[in-house]
Amino acid sequence: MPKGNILVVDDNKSVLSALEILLSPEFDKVECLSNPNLLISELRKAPYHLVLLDMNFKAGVNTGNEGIYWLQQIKENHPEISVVLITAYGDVELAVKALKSGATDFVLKPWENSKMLATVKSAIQLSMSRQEVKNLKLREKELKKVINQDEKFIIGSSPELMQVLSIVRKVAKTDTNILITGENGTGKELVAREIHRLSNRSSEMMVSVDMGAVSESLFESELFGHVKGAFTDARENRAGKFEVANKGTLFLDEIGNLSFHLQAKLLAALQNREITRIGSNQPIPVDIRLICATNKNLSELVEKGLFREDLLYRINTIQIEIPPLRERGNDILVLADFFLKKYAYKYDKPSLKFNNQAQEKLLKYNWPGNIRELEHSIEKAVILSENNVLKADDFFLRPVSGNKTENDTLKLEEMEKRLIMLALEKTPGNVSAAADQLGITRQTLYNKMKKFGL
Ligand SMILES: Nc1ncnc2c1ncn2[C@@H]1O[C@H](COP(=O)(O)OP(=O)(O)OP(=O)(O)O)[C@@H](O)[C@H]1O
Repeated sequence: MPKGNILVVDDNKSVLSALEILLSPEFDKVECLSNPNLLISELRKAPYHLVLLDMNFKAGVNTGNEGIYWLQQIKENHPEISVVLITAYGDVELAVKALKSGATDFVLKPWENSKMLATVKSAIQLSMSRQEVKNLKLREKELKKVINQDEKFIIGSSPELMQVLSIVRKVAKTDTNILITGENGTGKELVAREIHRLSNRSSEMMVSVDMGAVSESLFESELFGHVKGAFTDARENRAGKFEVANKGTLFLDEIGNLSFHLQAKLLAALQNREITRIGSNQPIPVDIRLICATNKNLSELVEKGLFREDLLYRINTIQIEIPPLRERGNDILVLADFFLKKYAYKYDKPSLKFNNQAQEKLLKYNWPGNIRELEHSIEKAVILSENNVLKADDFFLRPVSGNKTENDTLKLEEMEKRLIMLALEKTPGNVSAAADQLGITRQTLYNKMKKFGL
């Protein structure tokens, strides 16, 4: 445990040596200065915890002003260092003035050794705590930077995406509640992060809560926190996400999954701008910007009595609908190129390229899982690729159910092609046997092989 570093500043040499003798055995470092003009440069040289400072330096002057001047200099340059003032004049007014200017304590000459030691120890303790708080704040700031780091870019230039981004830019600086809707994997969270990044709250945290992943019983404590003993597992006080997001942005994903009972709690928190930890009756004010996201139609849930209408009105001051990937035209290829570069680099296959058929296949598919599915498909294809070209066959896209569309036809053809390839593999060189297996004539099989370029 460090015991602390002390700088003693007094123009009286006998005071300096008396303090050096008293303090040196008790602390890590005791440095003495008789000239206060060297004080600030000395503080830059080593990490001090305490300055023991004389109030009057010039002979015959005892207004204490020089001591106050140096005290202010220390506090301005090193606010975490404690300053204890020493004076022979027991002037209460001067003591009050010094304390108001930031002195930690005041000692009268001649001092009692035990009292001096006790004062010095507690002043050093205070300085160490201040230093710890300062370090923690710095760490917190760094952590916030890392957490908010925008390493994910919004890729695309389609008019549909541009429209979304134009709304994002308009609303980001305001504090309005925003509801982001859209299918899974369309980039709702990415857009929420962009709003936070462009907002006046960007130096604070964006805290995300996935309502789909939090169980009903844990949800309340997750969002509002609890005090020790509030329930069996509450072994210590814990802040909820609302408190952690204070001054920043709270992102509630899958808001449509919130139970009716908890919707009321959320509404109350939003209306009152305060929360109460479970087990406490002390309301805590919170200042958050709320962004919610859902892939459900909340108006339909309201009609079915599953979502509170008043909560919907509170969270959807601005609604941003993110278009599905299949409606973003060429963005599919722009994103595909982006993910290809990313994974080609990751898996050390730098010269991988799509051929035209592969691009066509990606363009025609209807991407029910949107950008997330596109990214995964490309990662898989990159991993499995055996040469420098990614072909249509390298993408195993899942069949889509529902009404038959152009894309579904493509899927059916894809499946047909795969079945044919499988049959041909099982009966090498024997087209008749493959046709038998498939339940079609030899000629039909030839026609299909031609069509699929097999
Ligand atoms: N325009 C884009 N450019 C680059 N990456 C994107 C884009 N849109 C989405 N992504 C990426 O796709 C993935 C899914 O995005 P995100 O999680 O934001 O979607 P979501 O709509 O919130 O999904 P869910 O509804 O499943 O929660 C993420 O890895 C995200 O970085």
